[in-house]
Amino acid sequence: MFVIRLYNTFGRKIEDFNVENNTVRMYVCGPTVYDYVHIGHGRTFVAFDAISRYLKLRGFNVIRVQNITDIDDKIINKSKETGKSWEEIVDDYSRDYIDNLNALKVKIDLHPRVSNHINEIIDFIQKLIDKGNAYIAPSGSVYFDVDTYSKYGELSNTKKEEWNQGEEFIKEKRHAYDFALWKSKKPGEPFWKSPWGEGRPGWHIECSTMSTRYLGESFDIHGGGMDLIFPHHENERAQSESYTGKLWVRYWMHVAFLTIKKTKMSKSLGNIIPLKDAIRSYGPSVLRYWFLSSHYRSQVDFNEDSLEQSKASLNRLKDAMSIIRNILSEGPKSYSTDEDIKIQKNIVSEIEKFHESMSDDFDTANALSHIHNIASIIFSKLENTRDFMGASIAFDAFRQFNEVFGVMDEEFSLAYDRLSKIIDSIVEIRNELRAKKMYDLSDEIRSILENNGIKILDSKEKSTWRFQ
Ligand SMILES: Nc1ncnc2c1ncn2[C@@H]1O[C@H](COP(=O)(O)OP(=O)(O)OP(=O)(O)O)[C@@H](O)[C@H]1O
Ligand SMILES: [Zn+2]
Repeated sequence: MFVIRLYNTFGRKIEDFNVENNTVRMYVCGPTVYDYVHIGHGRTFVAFDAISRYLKLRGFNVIRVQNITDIDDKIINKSKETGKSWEEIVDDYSRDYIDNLNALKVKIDLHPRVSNHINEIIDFIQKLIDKGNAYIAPSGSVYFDVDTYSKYGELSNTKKEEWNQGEEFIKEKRHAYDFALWKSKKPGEPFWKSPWGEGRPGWHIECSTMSTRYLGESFDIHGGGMDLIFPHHENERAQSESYTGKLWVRYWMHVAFLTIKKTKMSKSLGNIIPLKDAIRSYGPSVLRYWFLSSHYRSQVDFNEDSLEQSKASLNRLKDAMSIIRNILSEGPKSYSTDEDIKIQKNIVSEIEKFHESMSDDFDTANALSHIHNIASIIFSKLENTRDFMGASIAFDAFRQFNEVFGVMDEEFSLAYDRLSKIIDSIVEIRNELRAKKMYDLSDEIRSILENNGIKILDSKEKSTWRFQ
């Protein structure tokens, strides 16, 4: 099987992927919960989902942690604007986030929240102070002294002149590029007690503390959108490596933006399409398909036509699956022709290319094109030759594809066989009604099935069906 290679933002080059003990520890920065999660978030979360599903398909254990930022200036501002408490805001939007992850079938093993880890964050900051990497300012805020970490700027490939953190309290910092670990309390803001007075954690420290707590002092993949490379991930790295003195993250992976009218989709810019609305309009499978139809490192602009196209392409794969099912229901034959053997080899070669693409920096776009090549073989050849062995190979190819893409789960569910037998019988009865020209009744059966997500595919001889 192909060696998995991926683009490491650190060093900006493609590298072989290696982990210890076959277990991949992955941390992805989750949302700040002060508004609805949008399809830009969806893209990043589904991209890492496909990566972890592929790693599982290749036999790795994958542990995924994705945090919820539930303390932040933006949450406090939203609370001031709306008159709601910050807890209420955080509750509402965390629920929206989790519901949408579930709807999109993105599996996360732990969703740590900042507000549950204040003690751990305080201990982390104290250790940085003790080691001389952080200092307490007169206000009671604590800052990271960037000059104490000589590797600063390596991850983002930036120079000192570019390090302005745009932080408040500029006067009390040793350098403009130092960043806050702990922010002293301001009137009307949520706060916690600490050795340096009342206050709250800065943004970057939460990810260093929670990822290290749950994944260890060194872990494998750290990811997020490209906006996070600087300053967020640069700062996280400085904190964590100063804390442990060890290499913190082996592979840094960043997803390109989902844009709308060529501008990054972002809560703070107010140009979002909430995930819940997109899921309602297109369904989770079409959305996932659309996200994964481009490589995670290329920017994608939102466009309704391309979503419609994804829907049609996904239906093409479902049509192909329905033909496979039909051929399989006819049972094995006792002889394969030379043509059958040639087709079988072509399908095997396409599924190999699927793996080759996925192993090449998780190129889902290319991988998808090979699944469509299998669909073309099914339409142009297998549908006529009706070779059982070819259909079995194609079935397994689609199963592997679905394990990574998660867009045809109905077709592979445990209940499928039982359900499909029932639908087969209904469609058979409808075929008999059509043969007897009882069209009113057959149309009614069609509409009942279609209202329940089952599409009838009529042909001259015999109708078949597939899930919509
Ligand atoms: N348009 C986008 N495309 C791809 N990934 C995104 C996009 N917006 C956010 N992300 C990613 O989603 C995760 C959560 O992001 P965050 O809550 O900071 O979102 P945001 O909408 O950019 O918010 P804000 O405008 O408040 O910064 C991060 O990993 C971030 O990089
Ligand atoms: Zn983070």
